[in-house]
Amino acid sequence: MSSPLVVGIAGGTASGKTTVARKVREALADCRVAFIDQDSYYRDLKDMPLEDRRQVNFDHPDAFDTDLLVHHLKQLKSGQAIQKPAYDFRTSSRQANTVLVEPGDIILIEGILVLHMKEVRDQMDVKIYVDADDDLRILRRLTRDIKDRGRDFDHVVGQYLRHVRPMHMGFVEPSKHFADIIIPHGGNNDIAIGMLVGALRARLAVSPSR
Ligand SMILES: Nc1ncnc2c1ncn2[C@@H]1O[C@H](COP(=O)(O)OP(=O)(O)O)[C@@H](O)[C@H]1O
Ligand SMILES: O=c1ccn([C@@H]2O[C@H](COP(=O)(O)O)[C@@H](O)[C@H]2O)c(=O)[nH]1
Repeated sequence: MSSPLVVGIAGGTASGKTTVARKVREALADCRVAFIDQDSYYRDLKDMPLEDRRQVNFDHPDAFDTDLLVHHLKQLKSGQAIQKPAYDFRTSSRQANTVLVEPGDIILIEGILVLHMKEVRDQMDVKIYVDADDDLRILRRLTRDIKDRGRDFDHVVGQYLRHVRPMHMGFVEPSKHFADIIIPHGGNNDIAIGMLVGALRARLAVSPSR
């Protein structure tokens, strides 16, 4: 039996990675797709006061428990289910519950730094980078973080200038060079997403035992 097809989806914050991953999953609803998001693997900061947590650089590779992420990826590749951590952006801490992820014929892994991290990248068969203009990304992030992630305007702007932008330029954007496919216009690009889905179906068809 061949191992699952591992598809990495990277890109800047609010570029549309989650949207692309969701559309790929919907288009492959007849296949077994396992999905993991790098955000779930942020280190648990529950022992740090909330005010201090707010100052952490969440855009640096060290913010993630990459050992656990790679361990889980390898488990899924070997056909084992995992218990994925669940992350609460409002409190920047892990939730008490975990989420069962069953193995699949395709493993989708999505996150800002999945192409930057060699140990994660080396597990991938197909590498995608989702691109979107910086002005659109910051506007989407501002809206999302205030509406969904419990932040206020000043916090989002301060974090963006202090951490998000420099880490994007230092780690995320350069990781585009590892991509097999760059999807412009983020999650809006149904033509590119359709082509990706077609290519994944073709890869599955040549290995029917997946
Ligand atoms: N094409 C778009 N137009 C407007 N808003 C969008 C678009 N794509 C995504 N969004 C919004 O932007 C935010 C980030 O999108 P998401 O797909 O979660 O990006 P990422 O996973 O890269 O952070 C979400 O609130 C989403 O609803
Ligand atoms: O506690 C946290 C953890 C992360 N962030 C920010 O999240 C983004 C990554 O998520 P996307 O969905 O890809 O935007 C990253 O830029 C971190 O700054 C946070 O604000 N708080």
